[in-house]
Amino acid sequence: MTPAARLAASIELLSEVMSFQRPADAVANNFFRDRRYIGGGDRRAISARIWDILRHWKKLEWWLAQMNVQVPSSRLMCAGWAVLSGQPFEHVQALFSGGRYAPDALTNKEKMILAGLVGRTLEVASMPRAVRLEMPEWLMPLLEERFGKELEKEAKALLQPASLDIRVNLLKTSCEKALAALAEEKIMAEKSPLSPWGIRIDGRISITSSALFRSGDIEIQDEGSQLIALLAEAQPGQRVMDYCAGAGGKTLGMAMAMQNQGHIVACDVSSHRLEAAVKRLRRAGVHNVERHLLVEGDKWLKRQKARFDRVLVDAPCTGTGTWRRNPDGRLRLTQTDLDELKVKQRNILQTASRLVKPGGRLIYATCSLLSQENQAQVEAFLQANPDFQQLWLKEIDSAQILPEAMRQKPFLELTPASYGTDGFFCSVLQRQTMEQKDSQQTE
Ligand SMILES: C[S@@+](CC[C@H](N)C(=O)[O-])C[C@H]1O[C@@H](n2cnc3c(N)ncnc32)[C@H](O)[C@@H]1O
Repeated sequence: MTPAARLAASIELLSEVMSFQRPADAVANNFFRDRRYIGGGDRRAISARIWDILRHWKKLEWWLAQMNVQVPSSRLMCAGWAVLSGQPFEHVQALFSGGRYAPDALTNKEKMILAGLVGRTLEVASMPRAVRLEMPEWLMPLLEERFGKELEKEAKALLQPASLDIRVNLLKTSCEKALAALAEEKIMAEKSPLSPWGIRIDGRISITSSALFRSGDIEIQDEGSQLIALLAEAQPGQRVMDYCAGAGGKTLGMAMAMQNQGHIVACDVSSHRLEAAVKRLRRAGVHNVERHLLVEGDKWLKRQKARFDRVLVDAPCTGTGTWRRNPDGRLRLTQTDLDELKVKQRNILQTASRLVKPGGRLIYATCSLLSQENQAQVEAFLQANPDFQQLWLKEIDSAQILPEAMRQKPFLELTPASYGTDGFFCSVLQRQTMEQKDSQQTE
């Protein structure tokens, strides 16, 4: 594609994304599926542009509002981003040539607006803090409470593109062999800093077309997500429930830790997500997983009381920790969403806790940065359920490979600024054994 054709496609894609009804990655997947003629390189370039615009959305809107544009078009967002990123105005104007496959020529009004942006930078000190940090205004007090003086650093880290992390499938290979195989495919990679199963890849490449991915030797998974599967400490022969399994990211990690021995039930309320797990499980050579679609008043679930050694609740959440990958998440999230999610998380945690055997563990995880979805949920749960207690990371064998500072905490808390991962929270809660319960009752 010519640069002008890429720009035209970007404008078209952005106009679909900016209704913010659906996640941008889902919109982009559909867009490219309907336009198979757009090749891999063009697709990556168009997506990179759109993601960068989404990362700077509030600042762009702010600048256009200074030019009296209250409802910017996707054309102005794309062109404004280019000018504010330092591309020469004449160059941008030339791309709007009106030629075949190119965007229509800029109108006089558009030219005037864009000329007003020449020589400006995307960020200026006079912008409101929420705009500068690209955060929803209503979320600022919660983030200030959570991060205090670290907020600027955290917010900036959340604006950087995420690394490409993969988990090596130890059912099929080892990290050393996977690194060597990637090198043979001319893919630069290194062991990831925290996860014993992780590899971090240099640059943006399409790893899904590599031989190693297709053979199931590796799986795409953020390092933080790998650590949650690690902390679940699922062991060979155990009965494990992945209560919010989705497309099976953490199920796969736990199946590997269990060496394919024992039994995992992967549950979810979404049939299409559970369905998406099938291909991944098969590719990974995992065969100890049963899938179960949860339904209203689920009778099967009622029969599973106290039957599991491990119950992982990877709860639906605001996803604030993944905004490096999903920058549009910040533009779609509302206070009502957060309020509804908190209720949902509380209910899921309570229901899932009934499945844990005495002496078994309930693992609560989110990819949220907000205390309201994390510690606060755990604290409320522990208050209402005194037969569970929180294990500190230093009490969990699998956590002993983590840095000392991390292990001295009652839970795992990862942020992009602190560890270069997505934002994650994980707390491990152990249910009393029968003996502990009896001795407590006789005291
Ligand atoms: C954070 S995602 C899970 C991601 C998945 N564990 C992984 O590692 O790929 C949360 C999941 O919770 C599911 N969910 C939402 N409400 C639920 C409920 N009431 N019970 C069980 N799962 C639910 C969603 O469909 C979604 O797949």
